[in-house]
Amino acid sequence: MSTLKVVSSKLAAEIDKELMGPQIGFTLQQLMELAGFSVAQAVCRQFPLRGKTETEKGKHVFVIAGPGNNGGDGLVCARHLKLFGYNPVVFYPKRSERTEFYKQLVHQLNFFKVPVLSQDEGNWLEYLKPEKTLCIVDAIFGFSFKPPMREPFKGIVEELCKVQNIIPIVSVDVPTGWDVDKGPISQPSINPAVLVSLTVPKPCSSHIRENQTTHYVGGRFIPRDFANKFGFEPFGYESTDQILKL
Ligand SMILES: NC(=O)C1=CN([C@@H]2O[C@H](COP(=O)(O)OP(=O)(O)OC[C@H]3O[C@@H](n4cnc5c(N)ncnc54)[C@H](OP(=O)(O)O)[C@@H]3O)[C@@H](O)[C@H]2O)[C@H](O)CC1
Ligand SMILES: [K+]
Repeated sequence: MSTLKVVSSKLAAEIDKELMGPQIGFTLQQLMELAGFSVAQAVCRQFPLRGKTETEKGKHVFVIAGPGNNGGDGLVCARHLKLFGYNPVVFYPKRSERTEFYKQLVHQLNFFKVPVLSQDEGNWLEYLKPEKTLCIVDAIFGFSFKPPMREPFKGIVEELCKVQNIIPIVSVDVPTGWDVDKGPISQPSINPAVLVSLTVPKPCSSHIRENQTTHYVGGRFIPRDFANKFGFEPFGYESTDQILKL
């Protein structure tokens, strides 16, 4: 068990800015690849396929991707899950128009034969059935969510809230509907079974349910001296792990 470290949203934004600034020069795509990879590892750690029946192995990991970078993490996660032997299905109701890169992520999912559903494909609710779904990956909104939640996401999150006690939800970085600093301030908002904080947990993570939500940190891309410069010790990841259970 390690000591929980949390940084404010302001500091998290400064860390990102510097990582992607001219001195260090990471691209968003690189960080997103590592972020999505770590979320896929968390799914594997939490829901291992080893020893499971073929029926269990065939269940879907239902990844819901939002319109921003949190959604991008979800698209990357789905690709890695497919390689890890899972059966991901992506619901991508509002596709990012920010860059060509998002289209490429969808092309890659097509290449891996991962279904990507649109909002007009009314059958997405079919996937919210415990007998068909291993877990849901909530990659709708991350640290840039500002309430109130607009459609189509409000309706989607309301449906997720109906099933979250029977199908476990894995939230990426910030549970959808939560303010990055203040936590679950808006209705509807997700109550995850698993939270994967990226780089460093944000203040909202102190609102997760004790003994009910499993908390991982992922997005392993910070060397010690850089972490120290921002006032925290790096996390004690083991070996080649991309996640650490807190
Ligand atoms: N270093 C890292 O930790 C990395 C983290 N990454 C991930 O990126 C997200 C933050 O991504 P960002 O694109 O800044 O924001 P979000 O994905 O959280 O959300 C922005 C989109 O959401 C829309 N939005 C916001 N509020 C609402 C609302 N109330 N209703 C509907 N839609 C909303 C917003 O639309 P606007 O029209 O308002 O602009 C955006 O489309 C972080 O949490 C990590 O998951 C990266 O992968 C890099 C590494
Ligand atoms: K999320």
